Amino acid sequence: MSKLFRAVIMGPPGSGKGTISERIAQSFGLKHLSSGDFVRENIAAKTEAGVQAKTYIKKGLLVPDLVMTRLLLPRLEEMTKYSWLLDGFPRTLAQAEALNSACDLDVAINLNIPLETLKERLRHRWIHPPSGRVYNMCFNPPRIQGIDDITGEPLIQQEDDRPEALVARLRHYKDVAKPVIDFYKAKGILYTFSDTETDQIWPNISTLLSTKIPTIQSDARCASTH
Ligand SMILES: Nc1ncnc2c1ncn2[C@@H]1O[C@H](COP(=O)(O)OP(=O)(O)OP(=O)(O)O)[C@@H](O)[C@H]1O
Ligand SMILES: Nc1nc2c(ncn2[C@H]2C[C@H](O)[C@@H](COP(=O)(O)OP(=O)(O)O)O2)c(=O)[nH]1
Repeated sequence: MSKLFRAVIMGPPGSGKGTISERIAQSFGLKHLSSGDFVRENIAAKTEAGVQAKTYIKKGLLVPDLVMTRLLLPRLEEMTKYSWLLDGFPRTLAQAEALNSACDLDVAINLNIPLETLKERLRHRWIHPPSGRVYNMCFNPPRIQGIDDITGEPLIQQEDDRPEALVARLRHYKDVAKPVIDFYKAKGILYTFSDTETDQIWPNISTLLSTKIPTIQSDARCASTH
């Protein structure tokens, strides 16, 4: 019997979590679970957790741990039959501990990207808020500038992707993520990838996962949710 595979991907804003998660999902047939997508779905469905989350997001804050775990852990319970990769969670040690109580992880991928690279990327990042689709005007531009490929709706640039807000955001990320990184290091499942380009990092991640996911059976595989 093959075992299901469970991984998380961590990294500062703009480090390529979403981009790399999509590649992993496509190449290895895992479900790509994005905490940001879960939050947006809950907001759209006006669930209790969604209504609470919205008040924080409107202020540009992280959603509190308790609200976040209440929103996310039931979704993971629906995934017991699948291998998955979780993107955007955990962001804090409390979240990592809650996740640890719910399931055993095989791998924690940590993206370590220089600050200047992050600033440059996020300066060019445009998003389609209703879907969470992300574009970069240089790396993966939309077909028509400023317009979402799928819906034809306008793209926006997030306030907190602007260079002035970014430095504070990255400092905050480092403070909060450090204990999470140490937590996974102590468990022996942390794999850190450092480079300025996703295309350089990707072959190394792919090689790692090829050794870790050799026996996933076809019934445990599934397409990405995106
Ligand atoms: N694990 C989490 N803990 C707390 N808040 C979260 C978490 N995941 C998502 N959120 C909330 O949902 C919002 C959207 O999340 P999402 O990951 O899509 O975007 P983001 O914060 O712009 O991340 P990044 O810039 O790293 O891509 C976040 O800004 C945050 O308020
Ligand atoms: N120039 C350049 N841009 C990249 C690279 N990898 C990802 N990007 C772009 C896509 C996005 O616009 C932005 C951030 O990527 P993302 O996948 O949304 O990151 P994350 O915030 O989910 O961690 O950077 C890359 O390797 N080079």
